[in-house]
Amino acid sequence: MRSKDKISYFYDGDVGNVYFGPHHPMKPHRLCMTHHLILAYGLHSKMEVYRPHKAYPVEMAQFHSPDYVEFLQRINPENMNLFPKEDLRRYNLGEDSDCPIFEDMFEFCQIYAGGTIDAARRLNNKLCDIAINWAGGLHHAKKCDASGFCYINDLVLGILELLKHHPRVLYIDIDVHHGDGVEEAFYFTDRVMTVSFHKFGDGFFPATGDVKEIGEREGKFYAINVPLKDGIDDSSFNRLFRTIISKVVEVYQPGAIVLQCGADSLARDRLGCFNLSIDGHAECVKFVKKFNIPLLVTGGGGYTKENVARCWTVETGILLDTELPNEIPDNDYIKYFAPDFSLKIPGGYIENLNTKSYISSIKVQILENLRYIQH
Ligand SMILES: CN1CC(C(=O)N[C@@H](CCCCCC(O)(O)c2ccon2)c2nc(-c3ccccc3F)c[nH]2)C1
Ligand SMILES: [Zn+2]
Repeated sequence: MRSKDKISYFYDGDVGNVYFGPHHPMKPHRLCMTHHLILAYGLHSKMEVYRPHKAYPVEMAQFHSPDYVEFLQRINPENMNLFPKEDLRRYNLGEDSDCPIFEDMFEFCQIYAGGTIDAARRLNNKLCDIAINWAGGLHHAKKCDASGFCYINDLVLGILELLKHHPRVLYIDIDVHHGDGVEEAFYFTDRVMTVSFHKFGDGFFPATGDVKEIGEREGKFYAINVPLKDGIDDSSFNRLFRTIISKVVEVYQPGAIVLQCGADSLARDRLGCFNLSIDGHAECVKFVKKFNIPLLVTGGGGYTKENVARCWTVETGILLDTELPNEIPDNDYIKYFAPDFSLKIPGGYIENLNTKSYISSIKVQILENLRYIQH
């Protein structure tokens, strides 16, 4: 057994107090629950725990347009009515939208983006093998506008940081929604290979990510999309994941890997439509870790917050090669884990519309495309 991986973990206690609004499904409080569960299992004593720096506007502008960053910095619930409506529309922000303007919104962006940037820097300086930022993974944010609960794309910023030290970076996304912001940012380059597994069809947000979206110009064949139907289960997902990712790592030979672990692909997620168990979801993390390639792990979606906390705690344990007892230890949020107080979650009940022939045809198309690249 290889010596255990050295792990850096980034967390800022303020991130859990942020509130998107009364009817909004995104609840950063899930991050606070995750952190307390990690503490309850004593996992913090096995890794280096850091409070990340707050990303500076100039760091955000490495990807985002300066006018968009400045707008995010200036607007707040008190002054938003002083801004022209078309500015709010232009940046896809505001009332009753996916991307509301809430108290301390910019500080929230600074914290989660700072965590992913710091994680990338620690990996670049070889001060750890794996770096974790569960607050990060906001994969929909675009250069000039917010999208799908995402304002600043921390993943693009972290990948840009890693590209300073690695010729090739692999991005993998297991959120139930297509990782469109990261794919778009690197669609025309072969320096980043993006691989997203997500629900596609029925107009499911963001409605991009068909298997035929493969990148363009220098980036042709360096974007991979695995479009799935409702109800996929552990065995189908894990078989597809291992087949595709092992071939990608073999042919692309990345110097670093970024893994977005959106937990809305779990069974019974409020916005999701898959049937993955936590073990099935975590199996992806275990598989990627085994390549022993510098690894940056982030969160993402996840709307049944007690299951998000369970999932990311189990995955922290896996990254630490530490088995966790199924019985959840006492902690400040123990009541959220009633009545079973178990790390396991009930199975999904959505009919699996992914037939064997559908899965096989997606796999064949992707493996065909991979024959065009060799490093
Ligand atoms: C203009 N129309 C586009 C439409 C739309 O269906 N948006 C998605 C957005 C889903 C975002 C998912 C984010 C994510 O899980 O991928 C994530 C979050 C952080 O990192 N990744 C969505 N919004 C909601 C929603 C929004 C406000 C209130 C209730 C809702 F259900 C559910 N699903 C609205
Ligand atoms: Zn999602």
